[in-house]
Amino acid sequence: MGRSESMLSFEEAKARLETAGQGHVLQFWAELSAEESNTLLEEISKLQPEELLEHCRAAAEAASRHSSADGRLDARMKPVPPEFIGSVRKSDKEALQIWGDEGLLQISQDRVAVLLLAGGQGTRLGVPYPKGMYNVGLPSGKTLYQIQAERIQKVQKLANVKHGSRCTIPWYIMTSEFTLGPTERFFKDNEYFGLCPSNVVMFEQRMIPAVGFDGKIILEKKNKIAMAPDGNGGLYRALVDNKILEDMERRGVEYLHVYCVDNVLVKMADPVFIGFCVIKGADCGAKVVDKAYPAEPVGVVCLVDGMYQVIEYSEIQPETAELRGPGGELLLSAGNICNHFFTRDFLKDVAEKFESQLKQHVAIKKVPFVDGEGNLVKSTKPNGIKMEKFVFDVFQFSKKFVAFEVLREEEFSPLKNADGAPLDTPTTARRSLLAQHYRWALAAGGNFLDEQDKPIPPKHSMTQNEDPPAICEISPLVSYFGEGLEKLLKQKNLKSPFLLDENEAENLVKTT
Ligand SMILES: CC(=O)N[C@H]1[C@@H](OP(=O)(O)O)O[C@H](CO)[C@@H](O)[C@@H]1O
Repeated sequence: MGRSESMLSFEEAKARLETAGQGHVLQFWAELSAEESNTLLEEISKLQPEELLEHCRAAAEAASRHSSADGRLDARMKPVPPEFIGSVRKSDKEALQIWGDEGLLQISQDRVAVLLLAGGQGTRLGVPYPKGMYNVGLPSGKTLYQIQAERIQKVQKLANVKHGSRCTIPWYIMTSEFTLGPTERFFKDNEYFGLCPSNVVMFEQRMIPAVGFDGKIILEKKNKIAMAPDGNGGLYRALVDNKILEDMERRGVEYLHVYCVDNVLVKMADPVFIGFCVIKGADCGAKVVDKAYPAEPVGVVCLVDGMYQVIEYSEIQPETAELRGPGGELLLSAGNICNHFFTRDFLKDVAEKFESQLKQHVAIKKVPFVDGEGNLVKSTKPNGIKMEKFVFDVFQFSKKFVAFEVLREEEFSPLKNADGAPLDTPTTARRSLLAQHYRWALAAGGNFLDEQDKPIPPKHSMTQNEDPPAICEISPLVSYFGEGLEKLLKQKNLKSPFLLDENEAENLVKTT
């Protein structure tokens, strides 16, 4: 919470904490080594006094309000009328082509950047490292970060080939105290996956203290406050703290594709989405998919009192999520896939004028703490409040918002849970990507053979839980959305498992 240049003395820290009713943070001071006390002072120095007071007060109040029905928006939620949703499914080829062309044009002129929200801890997935470093078990062994980096390279290339440019899509990566160090190291160790390091800009979002139901900061060690990132809506403060908007301006970036790290099918800087938003004159946009089932853990894009808003899955009542229209269809079905479009001007407006109005969302969590004797206690029931801002809470400030419906099987398969869970696991992510590449290869005219060179009969439709009959992985460096495969695969026999990387593509060209 906040940045303070210099470290406080013990007396200053004590005074600051006491003013905010948080004197207990220093209760173990006498027992700390010099090093330990320094760490604690450093942490306290980062807390800004007025914000601290307000934060603890708001958290305690939020906790008392949390279980009551006040503040729920369910009764005021209305679906976005279908005519206000752009749609890949319902648009003809020509329209998609026009949008895609516009997107590539903007990319070729260096006006587009991507911004990744990667400050989360991946608690549900249960790994101790940033989610982007996860390898879902593809034949290539690529991690989410590598797949994303290669998609950036490919879409730059598509724009260059079309427009004779040498463009750059800068990659802004918002990390947190948990993820910055390992993410930086991972990129360095992997030579930025072929991207130029100066075009990968990492910055850190703020951390804020977790607070008990009594409004007191929780200590997770004798010398450590339990801190958590301020939610993906911490983006707007982090843009200012780290002068990122200035960096974008210097580079001439006008349009941002903002996304969260865990979707294995994410289309980086998707030209079709960018082009659609630009042509519609939007300052803010969101990709949506048709919700798969009422309790699916995705936010819902809807109207609340005539304003666009996302109601998060954790804040909607099950009865509301289950509402159906006359044909049996889900009424509130525009599922948020955390892929947003913003103009730089809009981000600047939000950062300068609206940030302080963003809603604080309350999460009641189990937070490990030290008791009065200094013993670590792993709470068995929720004991702490974490306050978070959400990236989509700025939609209401938009002058022209657009929603854009995309196909789930082409664009959305998030990695949320560890294997063993029924959905959104490494297995389902891997399956979605391999199924997509299998479909692309079939559409391009490829024939699959098994290990004994026997033809594998093609399967043109598969359910979500079904593995494709042949294994096919196509490097993003070869194809971004299935384009350019016909000249490589038409009437070719492809032995499963088939890995189409750049070398294999060259070989295939030679044998044509
Ligand atoms: C605050 C926020 O952005 N929440 C998003 C985000 O939620 P997670 O809690 O990270 O799974 O990703 C979901 C899509 O994977 C989206 O539906 C939801 O609205």
